[in-house]
Amino acid sequence: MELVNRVSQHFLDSIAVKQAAVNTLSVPIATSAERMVAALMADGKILACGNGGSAADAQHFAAEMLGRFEKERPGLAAIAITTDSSALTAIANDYDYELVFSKQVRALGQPGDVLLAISTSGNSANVVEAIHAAHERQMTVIALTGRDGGKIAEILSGEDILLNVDTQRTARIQETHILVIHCLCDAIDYILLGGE
Ligand SMILES: O=C(CO)[C@@H](O)[C@H](O)[C@H](O)[C@H](O)COP(=O)(O)O
Ligand SMILES: [Zn+2]
Repeated sequence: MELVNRVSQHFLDSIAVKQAAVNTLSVPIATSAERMVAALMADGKILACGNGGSAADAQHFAAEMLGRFEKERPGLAAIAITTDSSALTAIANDYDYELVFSKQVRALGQPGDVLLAISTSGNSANVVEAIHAAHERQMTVIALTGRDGGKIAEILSGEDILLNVDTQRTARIQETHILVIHCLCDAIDYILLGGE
């Protein structure tokens, strides 16, 4: 029973974090989707990055853009820069792990593109470097963070959008991040295709 209560508590805690985010995140998520669509309609693309579970989230987002979310549509230009083990190991080995995303952003990013930067602490150095690189490339940054937003919240420009999940526990932040990602996918499809 103790174990069952523990499991139940995870559900209740996750629901509470998401409930609190309804008011803080709905407007900036909608704005983020509009910015992403504007970039895609101008022949731009979305680059996505993060570490660990957030790397998985970056890949999850890119897969739903490139393939599909819930509706049939042409693929949309998104690349998770967390997946090429040759590029990642070469950059980490020859330079520094801090540069694994920023080198790719500088190589692939164009003005008007979007960087989806994901970090639960807001402090991962390679994500921070990717944001600096995106600014150099005149890209918009949409940052998915947690806790107090960390360093990422401090370095965003006025044009960027911070989607911060204001809670301490990494798992709860990640669970809300994946909800945000699905909201973005749904909003992008709604803007492009209309519907219910
Ligand atoms: O998924 C988890 C924990 O739930 C881990 O893999 C977690 O993503 C990793 O520790 C990351 O390195 C944490 O980085 P960040 O979210 O603070 O940027
Ligand atoms: Zn996790």
